[in-house]
Amino acid sequence: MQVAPPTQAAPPVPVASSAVEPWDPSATQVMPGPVPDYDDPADVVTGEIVTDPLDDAPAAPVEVVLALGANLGAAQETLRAAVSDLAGTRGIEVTDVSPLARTAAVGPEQPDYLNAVVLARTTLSPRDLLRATQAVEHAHGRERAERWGPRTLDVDIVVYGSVLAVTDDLELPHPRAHERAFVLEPWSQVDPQAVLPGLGGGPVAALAATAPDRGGVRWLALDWLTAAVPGTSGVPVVDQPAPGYQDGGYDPHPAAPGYPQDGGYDPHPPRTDGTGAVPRTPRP
Ligand SMILES: Nc1ncnc2c1ncn2[C@@H]1O[C@H](COP(=O)(O)OP(=O)(O)OP(=O)(O)O)[C@@H](O)[C@H]1O
Ligand SMILES: Nc1nc2c(c(=O)[nH]1)N=C(CO)CN2
Repeated sequence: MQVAPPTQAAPPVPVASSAVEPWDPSATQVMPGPVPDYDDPADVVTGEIVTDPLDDAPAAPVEVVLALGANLGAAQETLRAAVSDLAGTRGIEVTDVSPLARTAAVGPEQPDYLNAVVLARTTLSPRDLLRATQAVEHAHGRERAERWGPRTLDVDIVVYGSVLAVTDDLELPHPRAHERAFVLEPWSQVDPQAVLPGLGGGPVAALAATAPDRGGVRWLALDWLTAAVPGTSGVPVVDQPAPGYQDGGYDPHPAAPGYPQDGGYDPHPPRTDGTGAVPRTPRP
């Protein structure tokens, strides 16, 4: 193979049109993107960087859904801080935050989780968004040990616009979101009309109602971003039955007394709009 001398400009590489036109993530796409089609392999310069569309910043802000979970340490405080960190990240605008859900752990035996869903708009590429969410995880001491094991903070990208992608490091929508009540239930509470794109997708509220772990959603707290965190170490995530938890059955509006009794907030307010949805959590 001939390698061009350093002074000679590299021959133009044919680029498929989607790599150069402004990317419109609202149009459903299947990744990875097109592979350059070299006419003459002898002209290929080694070391060329080939990107796929998951590295491309969108032409306009894209609506994304992020799922947060924590079950080690001061979980509620961590989730609050994570929402604030995401909102403070350049290229991410947090538009809404779901109620906080206490959920039985799916996977290996471990403490209950606190879960929440963040709706945002981003000008970051999907991979830059992944890097940003991982940076937030790291800032809160996230270590990767056991798969599906306990963690101080997990931030998953549930959807990025309507992009469908399967790559080594990023799958969109998140491949297990469609079967996780701990994602779907808080998401449907903050956006009752939401629809999950892709295979296995559909109306989020309907998916939440049939998800295998739906019985593990113990309660939802509304003003968790603004109310005082009970005690000094955040929400008691471990080893305590949550008030309002009724035999493992899912009831987002249990009649049980509010939690915490002394924290000054009521996680079980009356429904206000007749839809059965819990009113929205104030923005951070
Ligand atoms: N949509 C996505 N959101 C976040 N990470 C993703 C996504 N798709 C693929 N990944 C990859 O998954 C890897 C493992 O992620 P993580 O450690 O959060 O998994 P997990 O939380 O144990 O399991 P799960 O993916 O089932 O939630 C990440 O390093 C990332 O590259
Ligand atoms: N209830 C619940 N279970 C889980 C969660 C989570 O966030 N909530 N995250 C996991 C790994 O992503 C594994 N299991």
